[in-house]
Amino acid sequence: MSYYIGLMSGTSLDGIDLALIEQGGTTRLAATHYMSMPEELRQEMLALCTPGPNELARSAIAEQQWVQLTAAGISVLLEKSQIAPEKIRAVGSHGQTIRHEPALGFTIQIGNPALLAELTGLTVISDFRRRDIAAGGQGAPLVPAFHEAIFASSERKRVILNVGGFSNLTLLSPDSPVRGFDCGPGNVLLDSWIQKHQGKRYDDNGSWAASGKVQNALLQLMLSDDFFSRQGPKSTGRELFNSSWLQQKLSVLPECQSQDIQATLLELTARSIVDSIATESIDDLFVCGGGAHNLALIRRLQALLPSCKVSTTQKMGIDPDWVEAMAFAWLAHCCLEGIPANRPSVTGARGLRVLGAIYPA
Ligand SMILES: Nc1ncnc2c1ncn2[C@@H]1O[C@H](COP(=O)(O)OP(=O)(O)OP(=O)(O)O)[C@@H](O)[C@H]1O
Ligand SMILES: CC(=O)N[C@H]1[C@@H]2OC[C@@H](O2)[C@@H](O)[C@@H]1O[C@H](C)C(=O)O
Repeated sequence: MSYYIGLMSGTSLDGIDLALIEQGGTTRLAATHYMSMPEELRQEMLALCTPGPNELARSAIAEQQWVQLTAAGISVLLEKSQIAPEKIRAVGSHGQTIRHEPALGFTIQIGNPALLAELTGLTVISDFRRRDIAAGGQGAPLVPAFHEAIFASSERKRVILNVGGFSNLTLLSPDSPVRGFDCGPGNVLLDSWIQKHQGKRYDDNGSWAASGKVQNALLQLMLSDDFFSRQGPKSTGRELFNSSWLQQKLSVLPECQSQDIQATLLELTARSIVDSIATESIDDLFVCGGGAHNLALIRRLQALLPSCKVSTTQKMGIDPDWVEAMAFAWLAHCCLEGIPANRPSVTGARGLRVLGAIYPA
């Protein structure tokens, strides 16, 4: 039995998820810890997602702050778990994505793994995405291999849907290779719109969206973006779906109420997911990520997919809030064991590759 820690600092920039797993023949979640991102660091990470002055030095400073925070979080996690640090085989650290441009051959996750190894005395694995991009892939999504390992069924066709800042799904069919891709903006536009109009970080339960009316012209205009009609492999990020993208769509239509725009953004999230699997007959859809708490979204997904059972990964015994962090702990295990963890059928890479760079304790 080995123990690994997974760290996920996702694109919604809400905070850092830490999960400790026990890895034997199966994967078990042993302890968790969540740290919200301090506002100043969050603003700087957000600013670093777009070109700006002195960004090389600024990202090097920001990543050190991120590591200080994360190292403190690992101490708390270990304390909560009552597992001795010597028992931890490695930490899988995703880092913070500040750019994702696979078409230009790069993706950037910051998070100074050398400093994290130094501060924690633990082996750290990071840089999970670049080898896949080097092999011609998208470098994302990477969680499908983990979803396959823990959620696949020999009888049922399942979709595992992660709704974080962006949404991505994994298609698990009993008789064909795993598929997966990013579907579009998960919460990122919903979060920025409610922040702008109500000063809230997110739309709790999707209730503000549920109070508005979907604007069909706006929905169709948004859905006409090329990204949605493209088949996978595909991945996306703030480079495409950001406030300017939304403003550009809004500028060509008559003004409407802000809650109606929130309702339309929620519908965009739901439709971008459902349209991408319209030709599949899915038995079950299991949601994970923060979007699993958005009741209005879950209801819409169920309404749009009447013949499929929509629930969260909790139904299969895995708390939806911890699936991604568990995946990065598992990816660290794969790296140390020399197990290839990209899936060419998902990312489009030329072949299977072992992912990650090792910073020994
Ligand atoms: N109670 C809730 N109601 C509605 N939405 C919620 C709720 N709780 C969390 N969320 C949404 O989930 C988001 C965070 O999700 P998550 O932590 O999965 O994102 P992430 O890991 O940053 O993203 P990614 O998967 O893109 O890397 C929040 O920004 C918010 O929009
Ligand atoms: C470049 C990057 O950080 N992509 C994230 C993001 O968040 C959701 C979606 O976009 C997914 O492609 C990916 O994260 C998950 C963990 C993945 O790689 O599977």
